[in-house]
Amino acid sequence: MQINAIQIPLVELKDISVVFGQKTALQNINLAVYPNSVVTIVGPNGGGKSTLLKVLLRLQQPSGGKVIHAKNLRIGYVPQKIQIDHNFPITVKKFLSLKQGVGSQEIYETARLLSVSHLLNNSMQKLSGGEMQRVLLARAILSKPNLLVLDEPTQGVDINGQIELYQLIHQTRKKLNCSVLMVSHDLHLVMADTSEVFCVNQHICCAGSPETLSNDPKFIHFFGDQFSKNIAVYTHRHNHKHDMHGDVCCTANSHSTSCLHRVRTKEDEPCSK
Ligand SMILES: Nc1ncnc2c1ncn2[C@@H]1O[C@H](COP(=O)(O)OP(=O)(O)OP(=O)(O)O)[C@@H](O)[C@H]1O
Repeated sequence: MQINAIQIPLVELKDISVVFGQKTALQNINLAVYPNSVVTIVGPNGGGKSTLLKVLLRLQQPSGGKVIHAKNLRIGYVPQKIQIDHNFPITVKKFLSLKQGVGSQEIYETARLLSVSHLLNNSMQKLSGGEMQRVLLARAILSKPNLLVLDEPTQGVDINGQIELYQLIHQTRKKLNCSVLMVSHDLHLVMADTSEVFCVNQHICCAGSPETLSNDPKFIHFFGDQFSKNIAVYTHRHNHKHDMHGDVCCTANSHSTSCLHRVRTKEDEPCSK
């Protein structure tokens, strides 16, 4: 934490808000990603995680606030999903070569790093979920990024594939010496390698470093010994609740009329969980 005080962030969001018509997707978002860090965004569906990434990538104009990119910032982005046109078959190698300024040698080396060499002549349309994610990761690192942005990188991948993919992300990060900003629901798998977690539900509900490794024997039994040291459980306490629209409806000291959990009598517990 002390180091962050003298480091320049690769990217910084300052007081960001995003409004779509009547819908507030994000408000008062302040977040910075520093060199050599792993930042994980968690939060409920529709909480604004993808919107936050798009603002950070300058793919979405915020309604308010500032996005600051460091001069040397090079981003590699793996989106939540990509649309592949089934009428135009394209091989993995061709797909990777679409990245500007990339030669065959780089493609082969990156494919080896991401264990997709054997897929280079396969059709993109026929890849499994896990293979597709590895190919997208390979494409993202072809630009030698110093920030890798991943939006739910294990979507559509089974549990073993998820573990492999996170290991691959971990190795890739070490190899490239880059930072990672990712949206993930797989907290139990990513926590040990995460520097900071942001829980986003329109605003930042809570943020902090993950707690130390969980020694839950069930986890160790399920994932095996080698993963037990990579697993930690992030626990956090909210000091407020959200209503069905995602708006803050009550805190320990105040409760809106729409709040289902509001204190009815003096003896009721305030909804501060
Ligand atoms: N282009 C858009 N126009 C209108 N509303 C949008 C747009 N993009 C997102 N939204 C709305 O903004 C809110 C946040 O969406 P976002 O996709 O960022 O959430 P998320 O946390 O990534 O969700 P999920 O976990 O389901 O992927 C949602 O209510 C969504 O419907």
